[in-house]
Amino acid sequence: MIEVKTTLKAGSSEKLDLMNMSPEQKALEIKGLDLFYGDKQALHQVSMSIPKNQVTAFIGPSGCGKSTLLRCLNRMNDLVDSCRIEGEILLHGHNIYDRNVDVAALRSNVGMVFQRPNPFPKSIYENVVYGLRLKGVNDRRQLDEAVETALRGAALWDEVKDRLHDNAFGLSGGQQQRLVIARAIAISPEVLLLDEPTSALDPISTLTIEELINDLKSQFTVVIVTHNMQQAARVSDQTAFMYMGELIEYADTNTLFTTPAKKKTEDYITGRYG
Ligand SMILES: Nc1ncnc2c1ncn2[C@@H]1O[C@H](COP(=O)(O)OP(=O)(O)OP(=O)(O)O)[C@@H](O)[C@H]1O
Repeated sequence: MIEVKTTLKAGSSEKLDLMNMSPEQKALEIKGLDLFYGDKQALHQVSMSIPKNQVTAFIGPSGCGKSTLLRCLNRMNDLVDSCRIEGEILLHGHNIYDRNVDVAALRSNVGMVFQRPNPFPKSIYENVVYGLRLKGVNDRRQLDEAVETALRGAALWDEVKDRLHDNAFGLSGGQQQRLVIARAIAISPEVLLLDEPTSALDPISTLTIEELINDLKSQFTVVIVTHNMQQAARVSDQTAFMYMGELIEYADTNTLFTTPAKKKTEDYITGRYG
């Protein structure tokens, strides 16, 4: 078993009964999700609820479907021609795959941060206000306030407040990733999806982002895909272990890493495969 002392946070929230959450406790509910890339089925009957204002991690060996499942949560897989989805994902009780859903609005409410930092070739300031400008916000004072709030929220303000109009490419990789998080939170999403957000970063930047993730959950629901079990143990409240497109086990993180219910989970966390 891996060392999970770091997850036993002082004052951590009470254990949720993940199978019996009230509608108010759920940020998203995945029901009977099957996903196919062409003829190949990549997700099999995945059902789980993602609690609000908590950090949920998806772990599992390469190719098990973690990123695919994450991308379903804001319909990123719509961009893959061969992709077909059956089942439902409910947000506020409505299926995000319904035909009348405004996908752009969904993606601003369920924001996403990728593995490699992807700031736009613009100033730090313009990166943060990008989504607000798209929504038609142009009032200077409102934008200035949003920039400060988002950069503070992403633990970047102190490092960049004197160079807001410099190009974002002048920031380090770790700073760029926090800038991308600031860009995502500037438009006040409910959910933040993080797809291996630290895999391109050095250990110090990784630690900064992990601390940030812990802070973000007071305002946002966070779902993170990570290859790194220690990271899942450090940052998440609950963990979903996936294997070959199936959700094998979903439990609070301490339980999953210390007393897993399934043999496959135990084999994975003890390093027998993956
Ligand atoms: N765009 C795509 N077209 C076809 N098949 C895909 C596509 N994206 C993923 N797959 C396949 O779906 C399965 C799940 O991939 P996915 O990237 O979700 O796994 P993962 O667990 O996130 O893996 P990794 O940890 O290596 O990123 C794999 O077999 C993969 O080859």
